[in-house]
Amino acid sequence: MTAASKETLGFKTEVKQLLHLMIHSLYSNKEIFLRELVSNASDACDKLRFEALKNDALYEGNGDLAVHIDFDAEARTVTIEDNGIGMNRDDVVNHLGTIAKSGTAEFLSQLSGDQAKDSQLIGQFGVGFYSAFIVADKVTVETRRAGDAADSATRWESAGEGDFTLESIDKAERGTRITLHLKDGEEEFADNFRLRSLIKKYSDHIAVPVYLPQEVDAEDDDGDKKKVPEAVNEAKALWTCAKSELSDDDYKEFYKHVSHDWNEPLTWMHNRVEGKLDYTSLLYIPSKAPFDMWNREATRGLKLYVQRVFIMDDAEQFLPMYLRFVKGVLDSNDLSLNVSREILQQDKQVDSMRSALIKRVLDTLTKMAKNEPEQYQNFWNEFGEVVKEGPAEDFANKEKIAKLFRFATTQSDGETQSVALEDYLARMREGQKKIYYITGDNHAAASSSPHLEYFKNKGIEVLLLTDRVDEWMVSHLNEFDGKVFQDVTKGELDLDELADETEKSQQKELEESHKDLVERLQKVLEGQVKEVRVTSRLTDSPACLVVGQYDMGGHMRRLMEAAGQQMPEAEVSLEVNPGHPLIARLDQEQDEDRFSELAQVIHAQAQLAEGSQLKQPAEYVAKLNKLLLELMK
Ligand SMILES: Nc1ncnc2c1ncn2[C@@H]1O[C@H](COP(=O)(O)OP(=O)(O)OP(=O)(O)O)[C@@H](O)[C@H]1O
Repeated sequence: MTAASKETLGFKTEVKQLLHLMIHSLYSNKEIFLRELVSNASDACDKLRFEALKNDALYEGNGDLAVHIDFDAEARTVTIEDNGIGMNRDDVVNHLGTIAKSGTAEFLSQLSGDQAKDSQLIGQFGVGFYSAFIVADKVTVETRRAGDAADSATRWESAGEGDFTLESIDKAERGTRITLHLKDGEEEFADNFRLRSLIKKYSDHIAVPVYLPQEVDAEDDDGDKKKVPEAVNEAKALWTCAKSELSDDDYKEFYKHVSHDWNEPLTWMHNRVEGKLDYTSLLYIPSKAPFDMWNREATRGLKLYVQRVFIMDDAEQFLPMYLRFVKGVLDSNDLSLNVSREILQQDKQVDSMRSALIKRVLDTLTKMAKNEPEQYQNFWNEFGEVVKEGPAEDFANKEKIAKLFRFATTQSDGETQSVALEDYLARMREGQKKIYYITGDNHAAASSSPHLEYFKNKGIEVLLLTDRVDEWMVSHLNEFDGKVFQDVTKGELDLDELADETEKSQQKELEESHKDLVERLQKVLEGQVKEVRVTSRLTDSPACLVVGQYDMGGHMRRLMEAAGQQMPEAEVSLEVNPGHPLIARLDQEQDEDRFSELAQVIHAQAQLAEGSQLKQPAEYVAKLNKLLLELMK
């Protein structure tokens, strides 16, 4: 090998940042490097087995796939070697010099410098190969892609700082050998007992055997104790084992292997189905939302196996978008080994499996909500916003999904979304036929809206909807248990349903006695509001804005505008509260200029209370200041 074939390349900036972080924040969990590297080795064996379905020659005469771990206490090294798919030079540069995940920059920008918080975030990001640098100050990767010539292998070497070197080498066996040159103080890992217990702990149920050399009662050629490789793990894919053989810890470790998540799963579902369809599924619900849950390009889906042969990662067709946080494995005996993503999209059996998996997840969540409300609350806090996409995407399960929803309401405690629609129905006032809600940019804005005054007085509960998806969700859900959803800021207040006879006649009287005021206001606010009305929906506020029953609410409008959508002018009405001293005072104002100024201020305040921005805030401030000065005279 000539020296010229060795080149030095720089890591991409995000790799440098990630490495630095990983080394500093994951130090107290350093042993996980072994799980990550063995996980990658096992994935590499899975990939080879898959490619060899079409090209048996890739086995190069050896189809016994395995991972071998070895160590040298004197040299302070640990090696992890697999005979899986291996990498060519381009693969090495692409996989071990960059981070290909979408949203990486966004992830890095969320990091705070606080080690505990950051290690949690890195856990959600997935640690992977670079975790080797937590314990090693130099890592050597020697690898040859299956099917490539022995002299076209690659050696990658790096101290985990700014750069890495690449050189061409000869490697007789296909696959990847990773040598960790342990840092000072990390010698504990170059030890048979330590490695053995880590493999048992982290990699017992991956499908390939993991070997460690074991001394036997014989001598080798040099007269030293002879060592032979001994399989340390069960090497039986976890989902193929009977539930009774598995402990919770087994399931939890396997979750970390399939998901690359650092946290424990919230719960799991392991089912073997035999009948019209024949498959095994092992689905996990994570306890923490991944960093890229809102990234449209983020990978999602299950690991798909056919008759225990790995076929693909991220098979998306088995679960809908609103359950995109579910992780796990699906092993089908019906699908063909040649199945591709395109075929999956049109396959009837896939549709049936998908329906069954959705049902399983929804049933599990329903049970959790009933039997373990605290755990369910944790789930909802993490994933509720995603589940709210359900009614739009999965009409058939609309009712079931809606039962899982939790909301903050005018009667619940703080911002936590904890009230189920069934609880709401149980608390409905006699004669109440609708489910009332209000949308807002945040909890404080929604819960202090003037529109709620009437409902608070009447003791009618109102849902406080502040997630971006809410208005869209409600428009698809439409009703629950026969009760329609009604936005309290839309349309005229439906007194027929809520008020008694006295209130109704009072409202009529108010309208009669304030005809004049309404006309004057209408004139002054011409072009700014569609209509002015007197209302009994307010008690503490002088006025509020109301949009038409079928028009878009202010919250949704702001979201659309923020997303760059051109929105037509909204048609809003102003409702005034004649019982409020300001409105009473306004009614008596004889000076038309002053009347107009006061009316403009009241209109602007109604806009502010609703969470809107004023078109001419400076004009409002000037008018308000003028009034204040007059007060101080
Ligand atoms: N032993 C190996 N054999 C072949 N390819 C490997 C091996 N180890 C890593 N790779 C390649 O390097 C890529 C990056 O590995 P890394 O562990 O950083 O991320 P990952 O496994 O894709 O995802 P995660 O961050 O979730 O672990 C892998 O996707 C794979 O293509």
